[in-house]
Amino acid sequence: MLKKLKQEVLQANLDLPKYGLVTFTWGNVSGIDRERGLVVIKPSGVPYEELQANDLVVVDLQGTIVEGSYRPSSDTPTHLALYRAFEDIGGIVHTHSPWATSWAQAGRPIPALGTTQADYFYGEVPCTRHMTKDEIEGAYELETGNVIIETFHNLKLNPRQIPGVLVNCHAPFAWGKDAHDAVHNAVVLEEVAKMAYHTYQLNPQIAPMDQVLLDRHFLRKHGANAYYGQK
Ligand SMILES: O=C(CO)[C@@H](O)[C@@H](O)COP(=O)(O)O
Repeated sequence: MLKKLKQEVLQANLDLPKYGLVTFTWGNVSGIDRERGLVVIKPSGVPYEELQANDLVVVDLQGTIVEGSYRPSSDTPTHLALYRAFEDIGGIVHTHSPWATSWAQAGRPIPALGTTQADYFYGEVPCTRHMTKDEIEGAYELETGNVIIETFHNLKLNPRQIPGVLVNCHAPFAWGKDAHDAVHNAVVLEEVAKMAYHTYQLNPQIAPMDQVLLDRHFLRKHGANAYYGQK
């Protein structure tokens, strides 16, 4: 079942070590078949070097295992909460990539400082609030998803325009139209986190980029009048 999606999700997971986004098993990728309401996700704790398509776990949007002999990623409830709330996304990535994780641990959103970020994120990369003791002691991974959703709701952010987030004291999540696109955005997030850190080192007083430049760069790649790349 879901042979093509499993192949895509396998490749996306294998791309994490290839792009230097994961150490050991500190990350996972999933993809969704919206028509069937089924999600394919990495099994928990299985090393990337050993990972095969048949090891991937298929769950429904409530988390019931539909196929697979392994336990799904421990972050599955976070992925499912995001798929339920953000209806346009088709793939999700979680990593502990060091630059983005540094901003998450510092509890700092990444302001849009230049066009690298503006090409993919229509503004700053948000950081969630601290989770409460009850949230951490309760359904922690589900609450992690809920705090991401709350952040997007409170800041009135569109997940299609801001394809990632920093979870406070934890690490980044990124998403996209499919698993491959989500990995692409996770790579961009790691790069802009690194660039922003160095930019502040060089000029601690730097202000976010001008809105007109942010508009120009985001909209030339996304939306109705996009013209970047080939048709
Ligand atoms: O965030 C964490 C640990 O802090 C987990 O995402 C990471 O170790 C990956 O867990 P899984 O192997 O997907 O269960």
